[in-house]
Amino acid sequence: MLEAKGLSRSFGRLVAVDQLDLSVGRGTIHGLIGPNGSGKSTTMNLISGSLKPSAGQVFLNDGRIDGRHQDALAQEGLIRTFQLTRVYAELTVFEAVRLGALARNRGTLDWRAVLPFPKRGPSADRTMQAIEKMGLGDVANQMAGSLPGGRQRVLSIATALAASPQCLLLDEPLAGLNATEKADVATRIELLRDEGITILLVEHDMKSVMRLCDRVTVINFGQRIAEGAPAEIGRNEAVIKAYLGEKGARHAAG
Ligand SMILES: Nc1ncnc2c1ncn2[C@@H]1O[C@H](COP(=O)(O)OP(=O)(O)OP(=O)(O)O)[C@@H](O)[C@H]1O
Repeated sequence: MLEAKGLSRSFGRLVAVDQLDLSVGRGTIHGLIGPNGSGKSTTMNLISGSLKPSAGQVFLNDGRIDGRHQDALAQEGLIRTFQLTRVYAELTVFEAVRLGALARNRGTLDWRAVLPFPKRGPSADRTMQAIEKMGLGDVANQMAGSLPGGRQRVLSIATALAASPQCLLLDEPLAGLNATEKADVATRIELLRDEGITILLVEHDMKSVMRLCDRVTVINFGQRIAEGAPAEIGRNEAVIKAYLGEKGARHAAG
């Protein structure tokens, strides 16, 4: 479904992503994890079209997509969660989610390009469906900026959902949330998977990664060091070393 082959990106002499192979199966939640600075965000930027690779290829449904603009990728159904923070204050939940639906129709993810809102149309139906699915029906007419942190995160997922993604890239969806909010957002993400949406997830919260992901790829210094089911990854020696350092790994091993 989503595949990277030999994906590389350098910044000057620093190789941030180094010959990375990644294969995300259709309708699965795939975790991309690694220590700080290991190249996760750069990988997401390369896949979502906001950065061009130095080498390698990215495929969506067997078609090559590397180097293509993120608006073009959105049209093909590859969506990265929207960063709407700045506009939230002036929009209701319904309007914020509608941005996703309109963005897909108009072939751009730039919210400025979809304003002012048309009164009716198919995007309004898709908006309501996404709102209901993400459990935001009771706050549809509230100002988006007034929602607590966890629901704002769900709102950004609802906005992406309204754009009818085949494949969704989620960048630390649980960061900064309390335990109850994390559980709520995680449940919503599982719901998307149950709808058949393919999800690539970068997340630091290991407990949630282990609970949510069908498969996990671990990177360190831009290179893949392990890939497998969460349980296998949890006991992989190279992974433990990467996270704890050599000394910590020996200590953990007893
Ligand atoms: N635009 C850039 N210019 C120069 N160096 C960069 C740039 N973006 C990332 N890097 C470097 O590339 C490496 C990988 O960074 P990246 O942000 O992809 O890691 P990460 O795994 O997402 O880190 P974190 O978990 O801390 O968010 C780091 O050494 C970082 O300093």
